[in-house]
Formats: sequence, C-alpha cells, structure tokens
Amino acid sequence: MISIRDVSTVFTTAGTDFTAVDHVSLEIPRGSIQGIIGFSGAGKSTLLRNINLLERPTSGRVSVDGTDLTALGDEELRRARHQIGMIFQHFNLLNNRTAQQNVELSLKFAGVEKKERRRRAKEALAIVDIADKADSYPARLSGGQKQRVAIARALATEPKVLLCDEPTSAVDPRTTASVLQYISDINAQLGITTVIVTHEMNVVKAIADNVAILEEGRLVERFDLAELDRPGFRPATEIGRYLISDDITLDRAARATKELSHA
Ligand SMILES: Nc1ncnc2c1ncn2[C@@H]1O[C@H](COP(=O)(O)OP(=O)(O)OP(=O)(O)O)[C@@H](O)[C@H]1O
Repeated sequence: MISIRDVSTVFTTAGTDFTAVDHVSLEIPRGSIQGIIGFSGAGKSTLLRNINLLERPTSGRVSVDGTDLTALGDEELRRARHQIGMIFQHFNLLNNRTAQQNVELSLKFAGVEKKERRRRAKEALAIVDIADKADSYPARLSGGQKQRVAIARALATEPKVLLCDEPTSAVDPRTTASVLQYISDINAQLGITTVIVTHEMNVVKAIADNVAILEEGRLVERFDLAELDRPGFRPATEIGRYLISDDITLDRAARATKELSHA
C-alpha cells in the first residue's frame, strides 16, 4: 500500500515560492491501479515523483508497504527505490544501448550479478513480448516497442510499485491499447500497485480502479471508477464529469473550455 500523508511540494524560482502539490493525502491500496488526472500544471507529475522521492516533498510523508521513505537515509532510499519501477512519456531509454542492455543496466544498479542480470532481463522482455528485439537499439524500435522495453526495465527489479507518467501520450491509439493491456496484465498477474498519471480520460477509464483529481496542486476529488456505472452518480468536479464523456483528453477539454469562454 502507498500512503501519501499531507504532502506538499514547493518550488522556489528566483526567490518566489510556487506550491505545485498542496497538502495532498492519498491512500493507494496494495495491488490496485490508481489514476491521477488533472489539467496541465495541476501537479500530477510532481505528486507521482514524490512517491519515489525523485522529487522530495517539502513536507509530509510517503510510505510504501509501511516503510516511510521520507525518513530513510540516502543508501536505504537507494535500496527502497528498487521496489518502485517507473515509466515515462518519452520512454527515457539510453540510445547507445540495446533493449537488453537498457534492462540489464537497471539490474546492475540494483546490485544484481552479471549472469543473473542477463537471465532476468530476458525474462522481463519476454513478459512484454519483446524478447525478439533484445539486440535492437531504441532508434530501431517503434514508440510502443520502446515503451514495452521501458516497462521491462521497470519490472526487472521485481518492484512492488509501478509509477507511470503519461505512459501513452507519445504513442498512437492502437499502441495505447496494447501498452495499457500490458500494464493491466502485469498488475493482475504480479499484483504490482500501479499509479498512472494521464490527461487521457479513456486511459483512466480503461485501466484504473480509482481516480484522484488534482487542481492547482490540491486533491479535489477521488472516487472508485465503478461508481461511474451507478445510476445517478455525478462527480463533484468538472474534471470528474469529463470522465463521463467518452474519449476526451484534458488537453482537448481545456481548449474547448477556453474557446467557449472566448466565444
Ligand atoms: N523543478 C521545478 N521547478 C519549478 N517549478 C516546477 C518544477 N517542476 C514543476 N514545476 C511547476 O509545478 C507545476 C506542476 O507541474 P507538474 O509537472 O507536476 O504538473 P502536471 O499536472 O504533471 O502537468 P502536465 O500535465 O503539463 O505535465 C507547474 O506549474 C510546473 O511549472
């Protein structure tokens, strides 16, 4: 279980403070898929990065399976981070390494010995059906294939948690469906608690159990997605209500709102 307790993140630029995440508390049940949505700049990525302390919160606590990450020293935190895999919108693969080498590198950082690294990297690539591209460099892979390699890299260290930052924003709709299928299969088969930040409503609806809505750094609404099927259920926020309309991205929603207000 992931426990985010009263987390705030303040950035200071040229002497001015900006609160990107504002006193957010959120409990994410073990093995669930938590969606985080909100308009651009709402603080979604920052909150996600707060979970593995890639961005250390200014205040508040983050625990994963009972371990308070915010209380750990550098070495302990480095070890704890191997329990938390992460994938990104632009894949973040090293271009001068093959798919296999990209996955092996994360195992090397986790202290896994060489022969074992090879075996586990192959296994992780096979989970996302990309073992045949093990010797390919990222430039030779499609966006969807790159994201699958990135998922394999995240999985190789056998994490308890998978953090996904806009994992399908850079791929076409068909590839989106396949990437989401892999993420949801992995969640079901390996029981990995998954947190997914997206501005694509159809992505949240396709995959998440719960959704948390951020506005200007604050958690403004949270509900179980099964609620959407309950007659009479009406989300309290505008963004929550966008979940009822099909196939909309918040970019498009934001543009439409802007156009309406300028009309
Ligand atoms: N390192 C930083 N220094 C200063 N400001 C930052 C930093 N990182 C993020 N911000 C600001 O914090 C706010 C929240 O950013 P964040 O990337 O978390 O939002 P987001 O909801 O993920 O947006 P998007 O959907 O556009 O990616 C933004 O206004 C952003 O400019």
